[in-house]
Amino acid sequence: MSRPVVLASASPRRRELLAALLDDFGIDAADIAEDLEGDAVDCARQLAYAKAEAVARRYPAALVIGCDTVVFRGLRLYAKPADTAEAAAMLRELRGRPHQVVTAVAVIAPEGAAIDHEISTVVMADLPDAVLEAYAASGRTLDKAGGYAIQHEDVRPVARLEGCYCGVMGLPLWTLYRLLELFGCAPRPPDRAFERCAACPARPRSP
Ligand SMILES: Cc1cn([C@H]2C[C@H](O)[C@@H](COP(=O)(O)OP(=O)(O)OP(=O)(O)O)O2)c(=O)[nH]c1=O
Repeated sequence: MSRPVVLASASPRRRELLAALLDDFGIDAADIAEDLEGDAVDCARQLAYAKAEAVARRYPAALVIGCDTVVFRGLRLYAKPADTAEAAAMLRELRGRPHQVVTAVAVIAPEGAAIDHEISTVVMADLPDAVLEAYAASGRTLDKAGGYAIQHEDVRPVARLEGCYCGVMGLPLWTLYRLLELFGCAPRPPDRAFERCAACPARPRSP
């Protein structure tokens, strides 16, 4: 069954990733203030839901998807850096260290809502000072939680990943695949588009 789907996001990464599951969906960004305080997973889940809810008011007949990604290390939470100086400070704190990335996904439908999340462990590469400073100063990471992007292949800020690559990138596809199935959608399995999804620990085990 095909149902109207709207992605409540301004993120080009999320748009690109969702296209692995669905051919047809609308996009309408939610304008939600992102103040991070308290537990990282709670923050990500609340923000994902708030984004979906804000947009669902405009599309009462659709399935609306909201997402939020938070990088964290213990009690320290990292959202998107406010400027390049903060991006450099985040990179210096995370450099060479293991930390977690949580992405929550909420789906709101006319008949109800569901939310789930995926947590991955990342070890950031031990970037040399000059590389770190140039990476931050480039401004490429201002729209990335934690001030880096796993997909920046030229810099390779991630030395090791345990978890879900696309979850770190902003949309855990197997997690969303299961949520969409719950609501009667028939998404494509993500490993048809992305080879990485075949080896993802979030992939459902075959019976
Ligand atoms: C850690 C990491 C984050 N990111 C991105 C994913 C998200 O777009 C962003 C985290 O910010 P979010 O606030 O989750 O999302 P957003 O503001 O980009 O988009 P929207 O709220 O409109 O959906 O960081 C990467 O692209 N790669 C990474 O390795």
